Amino acid sequence: MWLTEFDTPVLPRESVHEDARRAGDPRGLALKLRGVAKSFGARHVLKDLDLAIAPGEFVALVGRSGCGKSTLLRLIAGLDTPTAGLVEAGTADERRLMFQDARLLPWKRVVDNVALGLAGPEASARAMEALGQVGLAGRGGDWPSTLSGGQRQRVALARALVHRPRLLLLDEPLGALDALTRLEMHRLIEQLWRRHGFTALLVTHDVAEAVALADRVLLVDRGGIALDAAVSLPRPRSRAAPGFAELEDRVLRHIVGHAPTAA
Ligand SMILES: Nc1ncnc2c1ncn2[C@@H]1O[C@H](COP(=O)(O)OP(=O)(O)OP(=O)(O)O)[C@@H](O)[C@H]1O
Repeated sequence: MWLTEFDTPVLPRESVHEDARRAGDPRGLALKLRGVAKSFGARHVLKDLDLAIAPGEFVALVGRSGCGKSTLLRLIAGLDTPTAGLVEAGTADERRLMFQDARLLPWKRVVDNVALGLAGPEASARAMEALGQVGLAGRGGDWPSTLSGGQRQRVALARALVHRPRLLLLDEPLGALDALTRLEMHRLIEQLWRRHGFTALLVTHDVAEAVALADRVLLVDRGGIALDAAVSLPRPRSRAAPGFAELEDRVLRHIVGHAPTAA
């Protein structure tokens, strides 16, 4: 059984994350975007976009290819600046990014990849702890080339977690993985989110993935947020659960119903 490793919840349902949210003192970062526009020359990708995300929320961005999801994520990550408007998303230290490609340094062992950017005598111990949290305890001494694609993405996740981010930005992190590995990663990301209480923003092409993981699914279209769908299904979510397919279908219909953004 490939899912058993992550089948047991790390925490009971009353997680630290939910306690923190209730207490109004979450570790997650609040995001606020007001009147945000982004153009590349004459190509107006985002137009007057407003968005508020509460601390500790898990939000997914979906939409047609080229609609501006990654552009929006990059603005929030501070990797690019808006043409107009305001982006409030904490400091660079509070944010971490994960991409489709794990971007590991092949000449460094796994533990040293995770410890990159950490200083002090505890760096290795913290990296090993983070590797344990992603199910890779014992692989720290290995070379990245000896890992599977899914394991590399786990290392990338550990490399983000080791900095104890308040905001985790995920740009199609599971896009290159097979279906079963994706399901394992969904479970893992959800458990880590519940345990650590960070705010999560996931860009994905996979509407089912968005519904499985997010509190809110946002559809980016025509330069703005065309749909903001709350997902209140109990966690961990099964695609067979009542309401799952209906919500997935609703979001898909919205995507199909909107014309492609002018490219
Ligand atoms: N640096 C850039 N220079 C010029 N155009 C850009 C740049 N970055 C993005 N674009 C354009 O902005 C639009 C939105 O791109 P973006 O990557 O945000 O879309 P996306 O929704 O993430 O797409 P996909 O789902 O295919 O990854 C596209 O038309 C793209 O060509």
